This record gives sequence, C-alpha cells and structure tokens, in this order.
Amino acid sequence: KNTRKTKKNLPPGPPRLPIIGNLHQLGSRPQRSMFKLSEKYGSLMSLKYGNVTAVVASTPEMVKEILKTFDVDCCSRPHMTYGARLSYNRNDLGFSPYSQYWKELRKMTVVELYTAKRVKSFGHIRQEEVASFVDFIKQSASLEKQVNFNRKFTNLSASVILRLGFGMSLEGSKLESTCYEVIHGIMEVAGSFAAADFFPIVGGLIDRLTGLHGKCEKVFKAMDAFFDEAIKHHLDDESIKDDIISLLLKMERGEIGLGEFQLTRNHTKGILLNILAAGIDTSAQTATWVMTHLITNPRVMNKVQAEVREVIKNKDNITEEDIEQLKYFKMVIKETHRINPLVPLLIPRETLRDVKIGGYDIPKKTWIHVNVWAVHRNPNVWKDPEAFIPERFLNNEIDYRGLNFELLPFGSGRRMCPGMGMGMGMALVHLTLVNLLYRFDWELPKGMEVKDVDLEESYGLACPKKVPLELIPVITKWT
Ligand code: HEM
Repeated sequence: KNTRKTKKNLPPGPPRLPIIGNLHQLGSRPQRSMFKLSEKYGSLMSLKYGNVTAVVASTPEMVKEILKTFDVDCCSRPHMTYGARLSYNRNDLGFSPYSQYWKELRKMTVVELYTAKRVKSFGHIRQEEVASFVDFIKQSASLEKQVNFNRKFTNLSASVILRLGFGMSLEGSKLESTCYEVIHGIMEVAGSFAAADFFPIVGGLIDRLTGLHGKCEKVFKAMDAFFDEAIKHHLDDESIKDDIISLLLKMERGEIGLGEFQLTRNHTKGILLNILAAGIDTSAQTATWVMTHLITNPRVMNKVQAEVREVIKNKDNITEEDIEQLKYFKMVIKETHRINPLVPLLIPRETLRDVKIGGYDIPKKTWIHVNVWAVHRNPNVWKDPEAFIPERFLNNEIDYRGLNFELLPFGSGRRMCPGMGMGMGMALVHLTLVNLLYRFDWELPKGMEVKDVDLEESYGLACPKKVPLELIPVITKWT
C-alpha cells in the first residue's frame, strides 16, 4: 500500500534496456533521436541513463513550463564529469550549480564582463580583424582558391575574442596552430553523454576505452597552457588595465570583491573558459551555417545581397550602424538560428527539488534537456519546418530574446545565454557576413552542385556543420 502511495507519476518514455537504460537510443545526434521519440511519447518524456533520470521537453508550451513557470526549480546544472574538468571544477558560469556563487558571478558577468559598453568600445578590434579577413578573402578570390569557412571563421572569431577578452593576439600565442582543434574539442567533450556521468567507477574506465577521457585531457592541457600564458602576459605588463583578465586578477588580489567570494586562479580560469569556448565557437559556427543556407538557396542569396548592396551603396567602411538597417539580412540570421540552433539541447539543467510539471512528478536531481531543435521544427508553429524561408519572419513578432518560446537559440530564464544581449559574438557575425555578402559573390567548388552540399550537423555542446563548408569567392565591382 505504501509503495503505491509513494510511487511517482513520471512522464512516459520509451522502453529501456537493463543497466544502460535509453542510452542506446540517443545515436550520434541526440537532438534528432529525442525529437523522433517525443513524437511518440509526448512533449515531456522520461529517459534513463544508467542511474540518472532525465526528462526531455519538446514543445513550446512544455519548454515555457520549464524555463519560465518552474525556472526557479529547474535552473541548476547536473555534475558532468568532463564539463567539471574543463571548468576547473565548475568554477565557471555555465557548469556551476545554482548557488550564491553562480548568482554573484552572473551579476558580475552582466554588469562588468559582457557589457554593451565593452562591446562598443572594442568596435575597432572587430573592424581591424574583419578588414584583414577581407584581405585574405581577396587573395583567395584572385587565386580562385576555396575558403574553408569552419576553420577561417573560427580563426577570425578567436582573433577578436583573444584581443578583446585576453589582451593578446592569436598570432604568436600558444593557440595559434591548434585553435580550431582545441575550441572544437572543448565543445565536443563538454556536450558528450559520458559514461562517467551515469555509471560510477566503471564509467570512467569506459571513457578511457572510448578515448573521451584522453581527448578531454588533451584539450584541457592545451587550454590551460594558453590561460597561463595570457595571465603571465598580464602579470608581466602592468600597463594592461582594461580587459577581462586584468579585472579578474584584481578580484584575485581582493582589490574588487565578488560578494563574499574570494577568487582563486581556478575561478579565473573557469571564467576564462566561458569566454574562450562559448564566445569563439558559437559565433564562428553560426556564420558558417548562414553561408551554408545562402549558397544552397540562391534566391535568398540574391535577395540578401541586393539588400546589402543597396543599403551600403559605395561606402568603403561598413559600420555597425549600417547593419541596423538590413531588415532582410536579420531575417536570414533568425531563420538560420531556427533551422540550426547551435546548442540544440541547451546545456543540461537539473531540478533543485521535487516538482510537478504538466501533471507529472519530476524528482529532485532529474536532468532536464530542453530540445530546442524539436521546438524549432514544431509543425503547429512553423509551416514547412525543414525549408529555409527567411520571409516567415515578415510581419511576425517572434524574436530570439527568450520571451517567445517558439524560438530559443539562446535559451531563456535564469540560465539564458548572457552573451546574447550584448552581442559580443553576434556583432562580429553580422559585420563579417555583411562584408562578405557586399564585396564578393560566392560559388561552390568546381564540379559541385547545390544538391551535393551536406546539411548535416555534428554533435557536441554546440553543433557545427559536420562536413566543412568550402566556397570560392569571386571578385565584384564592390570588392
Ligand atoms: C551565436 C552565439 C551564441 C549562441 C547561439 C549561444 C547560445 C547559448 C545557449 C543556448 C546557452 C544555454 C542556455 C541554457 O542552458 O538555458 C548559452 C549559455 C551561455 N553562453 Fe552563450 N551563445 C552564444 C554566444 C555566446 C557568447 C559570445 C558568450 C560569451 C562570450 C556566451 C557565453 C555563455 C555563457 C557563459 C553561458 C552559460 C550561462 C549560465 O549557465 O548561467 N555565449 N549560450
């Protein structure tokens, strides 16, 4: 009798195998597998991974319950073995559990680190780096050489973020030759479904056999060596005063406080991880997806180039104010966020206490996945969801600032991306793309047709295009 009384009414979910639960059903792209399963098991679905219980929210209504109505109960993060390693034991913002430390750090991040003022004041860095990127594209165009967007955008984004956040150039730094592999590796490892998280003791062994543990150690060492280099550079040169590292070092020395917390070197490095990984990869891969959708939709490419060339006219120096006027261009960006949300399952959340959602019992410490990929393909909201149609945002107020639960590339609620509002990444994405669309025409490599372009994403915390996008730039009268 007692057992029946206390039995939890969990959401429905697919049948499980002994021990591994549903892990075998996740496949290489869990966002897609979960979307398919949710069509059968519903908008809130239970899964089991070893001894972890998880639920997946897949419709705008259910996501609103989690990220708005019950945000305060669902806003912690689970302990993820490799996320913890990369964030110096969860001393960062993204992997930190919900706590007083997280609250203080989040406040400091919004007020001090990722502010609109900081973004604006470093506008000249973006302008300089984009100008040298345009020069590189010009050279490629005159040699008819193809450009690998995944790599080149990562390097551009890294050059800007390193100067802006770390007061250093990518050139000559310890990351110069390994930047793409390290950044990409961090995102892959941090988003993995790791055996160590679900199977005590034996899980760690499994991850050693699959290579996940080794991969994490390799990227961690490269990243840590770079952080040491950047910090030493600041300690050696006291004239560097205004960037993010100098602010964090002041906090370490106790000259500025973070509530009751005294920052240590591990806190500093954890916070730097968020800037390095979240800042570089997301912007670079968003820009790559935009170019992918444009090259495979020539109608949209022509229309957006016509708008950009009409607005920019013959100005040589494209400013961020010019970009404000580009209405169709902004719809192209929104549609790219919809069809390829870069963080399709957000970062996993964890319930802080028992909570009842949609009539179901969700126990304390349940993992929560918000399947933004599924939400962005919900046929009740989006007509013909697999098609790339920027015009769907014409006379449509849906925006991605976390208030419309139909479009959530940056999440919503307490854990929403703090990098969205101030546009540290998006300002660069906009400026780069407008330059590329204004100055050049674009072609696929010889012998390749639109239908040959692979549109699959790979899986990680962020999901970049799996097969790198390679395009040939063509010189125009605007070059
Ligand atoms: C296209 C660009 C970007 C996209 C699509 C993006 C997306 C996201 C998403 C979906 C989340 C998880 C939200 C959740 O779990 O509810 C997130 C979290 C986060 N993002 Fe971004 N992001 C972008 C750029 C940036 C930039 C430029 C930075 C900083 C330099 C940044 C820093 C962070 C941090 C620190 C978190 C963790 C917040 C927390 O847990 O409190 N992001 N981002």
